[in-house]
Amino acid sequence: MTTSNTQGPQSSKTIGVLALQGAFIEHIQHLNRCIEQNSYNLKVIAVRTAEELNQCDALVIPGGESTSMSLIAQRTGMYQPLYEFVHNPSKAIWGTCAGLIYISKEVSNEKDLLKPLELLEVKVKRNAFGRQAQSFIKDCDFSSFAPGVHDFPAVFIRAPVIEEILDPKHVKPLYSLDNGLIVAAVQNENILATSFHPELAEDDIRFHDWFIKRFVIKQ
Ligand SMILES: NC(=O)CC[C@H](N)C(=O)O
Repeated sequence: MTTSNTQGPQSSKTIGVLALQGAFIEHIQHLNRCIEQNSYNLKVIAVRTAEELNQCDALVIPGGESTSMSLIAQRTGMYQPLYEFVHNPSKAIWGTCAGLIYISKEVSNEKDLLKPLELLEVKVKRNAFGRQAQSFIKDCDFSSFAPGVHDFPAVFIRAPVIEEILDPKHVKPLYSLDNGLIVAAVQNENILATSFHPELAEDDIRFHDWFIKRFVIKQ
């Protein structure tokens, strides 16, 4: 998998993208474009093993199918290394769609065979908008929390929503749709969760660049 490592002022950090299942390639491509365009001193690697995970300062868990992701993690012996990694407060964690489900504490439906990482103090509902045919793209203004990220094409594919915030002291909603459904949240200063797929926004890397600045290099 391609990686980038360009020189820059801050110490070199590594962003891992969990590559067990789902849209991990698109995340790697978006992150590498951010690095190249901004000369960040960062590297991006695909993560399939504990050794690769141990190289990372941050981990993006992509969209896909959370049950499949969970089963593959268990069958490859990655559940425990992932559990310990994401629960380390020095690491930056971002779960998108299935990744949001996978890091959540509670799942309210379709939870057979799913063993989440129990990090994000929320209850999520899977497939909250219905089936594939109900998937949609919505132009969203995220500039209230991500400076400059307005008119962003947010892609929702069989997306989950956050039904309940279990620990309001540490989990803050970042964005709700017009119907009040929470589709983005942050926990403490190091955990981001989005129901939508910024990695599928063609040619728009602003959300990934905000993730890098806010959670990885902490500019
Ligand atoms: N685009 C996605 O990641 C879909 C998530 C999937 N519906 C799940 O429940 O895991």
